[in-house]
Amino acid sequence: MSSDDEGSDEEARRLREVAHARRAHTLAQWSTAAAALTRHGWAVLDSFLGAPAARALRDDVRNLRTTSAAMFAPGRTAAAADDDDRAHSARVLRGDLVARLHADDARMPSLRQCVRQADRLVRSLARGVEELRGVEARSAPMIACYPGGGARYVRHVDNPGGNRRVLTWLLYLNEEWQHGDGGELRLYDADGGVVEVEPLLDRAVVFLSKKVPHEVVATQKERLAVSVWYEEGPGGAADGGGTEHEDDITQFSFGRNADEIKAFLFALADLNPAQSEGIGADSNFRDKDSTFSSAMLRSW
Ligand SMILES: O=C(O)CCC(=O)C(=O)O
Ligand SMILES: [Fe+2]
Repeated sequence: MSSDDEGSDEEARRLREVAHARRAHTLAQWSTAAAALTRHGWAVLDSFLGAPAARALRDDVRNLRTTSAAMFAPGRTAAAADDDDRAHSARVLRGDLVARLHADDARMPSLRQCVRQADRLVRSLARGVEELRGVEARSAPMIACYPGGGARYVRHVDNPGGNRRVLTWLLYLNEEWQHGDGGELRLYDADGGVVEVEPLLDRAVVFLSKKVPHEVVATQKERLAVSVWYEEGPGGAADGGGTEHEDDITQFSFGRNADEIKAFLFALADLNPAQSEGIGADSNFRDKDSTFSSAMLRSW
């Protein structure tokens, strides 16, 4: 064996250890999140993508804001608005600018990997959380920018009964957030508890869309987030559970050599997602402009 081979074996061994640690951390975090979701209706997951991937996403969002400003429109509330007065009062209720786009949109190369990791999380949660058994679809990702200056979103429920949302997933992209900047997500749980979550870079939040009232506290600084809603089909929860399926994060082998293990790590979005192009493409599932089947949710 040449010393090059030995070096590469050594690197493979080191990377395998990193992959083990990363996977163990992720699995533990997801299992804690499933317990929190069952108990409180919400869960917070820090370091969701890994800081480099979260920063890449943040940079893509900033870029989109500059190059495609016209894609961003005021977020709508049920009270939204055709005339100016009503549009004004709608903006007081909800002050963000939002863009919806396909997860594969070439203008946001980092979005695909991020949404795929959210899909993996939700698939894992769906095995432990009763309310998620009927999840069949995911909305197109939404980029929300609260421009600062006191922009907020008043207390509301994402699915008060008129839509199919089951789980709200959010990822925050604000690196230099400080106490006093505002913009916290305030969650009201079933036992009367109130929790405030700061919108910090790479922090994900999930909550049950039908059950958890929440609001965005007035923000003094620009506040960026990506959100996705996981939705049930017409059959609702009756449709979903019970099928045995593999989970790529528990079943996936790390790989036989350094390159394959690196690919595994990229697939966990722990490194620059631009480098992970093509990894695990079979694990993707479509946005829902989108109808897709629950089989897709279970089969990656
Ligand atoms: O950005 C957040 O923290 C929550 C936004 C929200 O509640 C919504 O878009 O429905
Ligand atoms: Fe909401």
